Amino acid sequence: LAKIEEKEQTPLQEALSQLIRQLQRKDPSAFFSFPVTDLIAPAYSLIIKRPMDFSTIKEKVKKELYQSLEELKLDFKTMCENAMIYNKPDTIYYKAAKKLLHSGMKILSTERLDSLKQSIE
Ligand SMILES: COc1ccc(OC)c(-c2cc(C(C)=O)n3cccnc23)c1
Repeated sequence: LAKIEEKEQTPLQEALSQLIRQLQRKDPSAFFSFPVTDLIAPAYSLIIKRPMDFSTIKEKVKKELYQSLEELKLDFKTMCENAMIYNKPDTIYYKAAKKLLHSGMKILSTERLDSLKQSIE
């Protein structure tokens, strides 16, 4: 079998991957690891217009679809906000999303991203 060539990650992809690893550690239940399906969440695809999850985010990094660290922050916020739209406040998913969003905003703080940006340039 021809060896499958692994592509080197760009500095931006490296920084993005490191941030995603830090963010995923804040989702120990893995509720945000994969896309939410209509099977586990009735009518999800009718209610949530911009679904997002960590596997989709990692796929976007691999396809070099992020041109900045801020774009990751936007997708992360969408992912958490989707869960706070679809799920009622008294659910484990809503509470997990609120907690994840809070910890994620520290990991993706402007100061943190600015200093990371310095190291990429
Ligand atoms: C109970 O185990 C799992 C496993 C994977 C999940 O999403 C990938 C979810 C899940 C994740 C969510 C979210 C994030 O809204 N969700 C909403 C309703 C019902 N289930 C979920 C739950």
